[in-house]
Amino acid sequence: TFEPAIELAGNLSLSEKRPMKNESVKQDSELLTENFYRESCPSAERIIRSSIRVMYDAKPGIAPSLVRLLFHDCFIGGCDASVLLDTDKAFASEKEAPPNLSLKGFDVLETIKSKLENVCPGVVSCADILALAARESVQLTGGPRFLVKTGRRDRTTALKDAAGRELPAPQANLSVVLRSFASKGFTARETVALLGAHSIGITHCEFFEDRLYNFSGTGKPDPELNPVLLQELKTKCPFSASISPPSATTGSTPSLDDKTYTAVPLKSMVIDLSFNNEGGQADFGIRYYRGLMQKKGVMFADQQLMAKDETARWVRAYAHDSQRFRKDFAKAMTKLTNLQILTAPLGEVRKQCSKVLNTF
Ligand code: HEM
Ligand SMILES: [Ca+2]
Repeated sequence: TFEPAIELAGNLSLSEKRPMKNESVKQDSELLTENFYRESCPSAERIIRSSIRVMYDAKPGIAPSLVRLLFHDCFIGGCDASVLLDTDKAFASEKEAPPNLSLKGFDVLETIKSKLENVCPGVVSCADILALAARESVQLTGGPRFLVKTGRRDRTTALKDAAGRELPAPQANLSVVLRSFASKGFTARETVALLGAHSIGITHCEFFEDRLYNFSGTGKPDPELNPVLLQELKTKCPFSASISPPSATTGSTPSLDDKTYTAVPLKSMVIDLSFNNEGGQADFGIRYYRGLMQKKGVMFADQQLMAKDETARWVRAYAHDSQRFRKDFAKAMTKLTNLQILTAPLGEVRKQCSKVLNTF
C-alpha cells in the first residue's frame, strides 16, 4: 500500500523526507504497547475518558479542537506533545507558528494532566494524554473508535520552524497536500480518509475568504465552489480588508495567490464545518465526502480532493460506503498516532503539559 506514496514523493529525496518502508512507521508502533499504564497507573485511560466526556457535555467544541491538536502534534516531529509547550528560554513555542495560531484545547489537556498527577505523579505523558483524548473526541462526535497504543514520551523542545514549514495551508493545492502527507508516510487514500476529520468543528472565515471574493487574484469567486454555498458563506463572512492584509513590516499588500498563512490576528467570525454533519453523528465523514462531490468543500484544500482521479475515487467511495470510510479512517488515525514517537530513554514525562521538566 506504499506505492502511491512513492510515486507522490516524486522529486523529494526519499532517504531524507519519507520514512522508508518497514522502518520508522512500522517500528514506531511496535515500540508502543496496548494499555502501557496497566500497572503504573491503572486508572489513567478511564480518567482521561471520563474527563473528556464530562467536558464535552459542557462544551462540545473541545472535541474537534483536540482532534486537530493531535494532527498538528503528530505531523511535526511525531506525537510527542511538542505542540503543547509554551515559549521557554531555550525555544519558541510551536503555538506561535502561523498554522497553529488558532489551535485550542490546551486547557483541557492541562486539566486532565493535573488530575493524573494527583493519582500517579510523573507517569502519564502528555503525548499519550493527547492521543487518548483525541480518540475519545472522535468517538463522541460520531466517528469510529480506533486503536491507540501508549508509552509515548514528551519531547524536551518545541519545533516552531518545522510547524511553520510542514503543516499544509488551507489554500494548498492537491499536489502540495499529497506531497506533504506522503512525506509523513501517508498514501493518497489515507490522506483522503484523514481529511474526513473536517466533518466536525469550525473554521475561521480568513481561511477560505479568498475563495468568496478574489480567488487567485481574479477578483471573482472560486469556480469550484458551489454557488448556493458561496451565497451562504458570503453572508457569514462579509467582505473585509483582511483578505489582503497589509504586511506589518512593509505596509505592502502580499499577493493573494501567495499560498501561505498570513500572521494577521484571527478574525472572530467562524463558520461551522460540521454543517457537513447536520444529519447527526451517524453521518461523520459521509456528508463531508458527499459535499465535496457537490463542490461544497469549505477550504480550497478540501475541495482539491476532487481535482485528481487518484483522490476523487476515494472521495466517491467514502461518500457511498460509510463502513469502508470508518475502517480506513480508524486505521489512518492509528497510524497518525504512531508517527515518530519517542520512547524511553528518549524524551521525558512532563509535570505540566506546557512546560519541560527542567527549566533553568
Ligand atoms: C491538508 C490538510 C489540512 C489543512 C490545510 C487543514 C486546515 C485546517 C484549518 C485552516 C482549520 C480551521 C481552523 C480554525 O479556523 O480555527 C481546520 C480545522 C480542523 N481540522 Fe484541519 N486541516 C488539514 C488536515 C486535517 C487533519 C488530517 C485532521 C485530523 C485528522 C484535521 C482536523 C481538523 C479539525 C477537527 C478541525 C476543527 C477544529 C476546531 O473546531 O477547533 N485537519 N483545519
Ligand atoms: Ca509533535
